Amino acid sequence: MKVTISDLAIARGGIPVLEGLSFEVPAGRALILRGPNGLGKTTLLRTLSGLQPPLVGQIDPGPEAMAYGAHADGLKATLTVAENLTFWAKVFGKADIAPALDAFRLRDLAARPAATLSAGQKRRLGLARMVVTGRPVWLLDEPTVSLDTQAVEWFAEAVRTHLGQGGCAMIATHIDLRIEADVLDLSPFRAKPAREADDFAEAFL
Ligand SMILES: Nc1ncnc2c1ncn2[C@@H]1O[C@H](COP(=O)(O)OP(=O)(O)OP(=O)(O)O)[C@@H](O)[C@H]1O
Repeated sequence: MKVTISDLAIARGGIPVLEGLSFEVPAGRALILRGPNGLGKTTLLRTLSGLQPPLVGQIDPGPEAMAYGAHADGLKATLTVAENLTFWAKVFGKADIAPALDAFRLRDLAARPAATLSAGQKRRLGLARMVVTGRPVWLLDEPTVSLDTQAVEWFAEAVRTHLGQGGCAMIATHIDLRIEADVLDLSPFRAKPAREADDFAEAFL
């Protein structure tokens, strides 16, 4: 599935952060989102996932095609690893959690309550959630936080599998994931400060 973003402008906390964004992510491709802290990468992913509306612009397809892996893992602490995945599989209408368990090597941990997992194990479970959604567009925000080198490779392999099935992915990350991907530096799209704000600041110069 192809994603097309046209003339998008987005804000966080009522303040514009990015504007004039247009790009495409074809089926089977990953796009790495780059830019300094605070630029608006998370805000962009939140907007694409439907958690907040854009200021202007078009996003095609809509949120129903998106699976969002945010900073928080979104786990149910008292449910086991398998129960967490089954819960999300039911939410998204999928039945089989086996591919997700295998992709992130979670079989040995399947009966453990999520609350008892280490940070990296929790992150692996959070990412395994993407697999059970069955959704074609993965939106991933700093997905490798807490992952060791081996787990980063398992994650990269899961992304490659997803792309090979015709999905696509947008990934905000500061590290090299060793996934064949296009790279979009969002810095040129930083929203210009409102004129009134400039005038206000200049009054103190
Ligand atoms: N909950 C919030 N309320 C208001 N403003 C926020 C909130 N979260 C973030 N911001 C601001 O919105 C802007 C964009 O933040 P965002 O998290 O999208 O950046 P980012 O590029 O993902 O940064 P990082 O690389 O640090 O994760 C920043 O100026 C940030 O301070």
